[in-house]
Amino acid sequence: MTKIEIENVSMHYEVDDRSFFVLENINLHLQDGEFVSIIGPSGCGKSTLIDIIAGLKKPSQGEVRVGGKKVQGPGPDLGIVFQDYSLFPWMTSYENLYFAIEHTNENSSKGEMSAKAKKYLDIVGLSNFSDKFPNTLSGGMRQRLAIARMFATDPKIFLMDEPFGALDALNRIHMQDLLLYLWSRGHSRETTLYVTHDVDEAILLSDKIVILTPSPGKIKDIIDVEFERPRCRSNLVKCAEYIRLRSDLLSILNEEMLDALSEQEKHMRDLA
Ligand SMILES: Nc1ncnc2c1ncn2[C@@H]1O[C@H](COP(=O)(O)OP(=O)(O)OP(=O)(O)O)[C@@H](O)[C@H]1O
Repeated sequence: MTKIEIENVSMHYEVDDRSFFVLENINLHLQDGEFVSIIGPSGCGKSTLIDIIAGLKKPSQGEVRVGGKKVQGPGPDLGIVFQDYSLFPWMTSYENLYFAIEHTNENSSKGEMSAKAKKYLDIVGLSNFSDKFPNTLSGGMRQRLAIARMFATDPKIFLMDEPFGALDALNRIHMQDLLLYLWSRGHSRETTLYVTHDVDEAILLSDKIVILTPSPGKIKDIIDVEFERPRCRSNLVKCAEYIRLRSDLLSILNEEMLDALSEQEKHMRDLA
């Protein structure tokens, strides 16, 4: 079943009386349970696309449907994790989780919601930090809390915008493993759209990788990642197919980067 349908989506902004396109004619279908990463040069519209799917921005043209219904605004079916965690600073870890659960599990009792919040704190290793406020947690802990919140609210779709972009390499590996564990542990894997700059992360996590061109962002290529799950990072990186795929992706992205730089130079010359 198709879970997310992005149909002819374009987005432009008006800046200084001039209109510039950020996304142009994006067509993409995500099947139920598919994990799809979006990768592309900085400024190619990846976050804008996530915002449009989440109903936080309205596209200039086209539409997005989730589960067959046109997205008209933010809704409880979507779980979102951003790079900046988006936790409530005035709530403790436990309260951040409880609040999110309370607003998405209307039929649960207080006891059930509390048990769920504690269960997810435990899964992400934050039980001992349940009464701590986000500003007293490390970046990795805050991101674990944000991930726990997303899973605890049982959304039908996961949207993740560079969730581990600010983490150091070790924390990043730990978070990728935690994400894969949580994502694949349930009987149904949720449909996920994931923005990243990291080719290795995209290959490890995804069923498909969508490459966007520099501004305006258009789909340049969609690459299937057919490694069996569960994937073992250390075996994967030794495999010839992984090395070939990684090298292909890096050369496509390198081309994209050079195109983006020459566009920027042209723009600077036009302004001069
Ligand atoms: N509200 C806005 N008004 C005008 N321009 C905007 C607005 N929001 C975003 N942009 C522009 O749209 C373009 C795409 O931004 P977006 O954040 O979607 O890119 P991105 O691919 O996610 O970038 P990065 O990889 O650096 O996070 C950028 O040039 C940005 O400056």
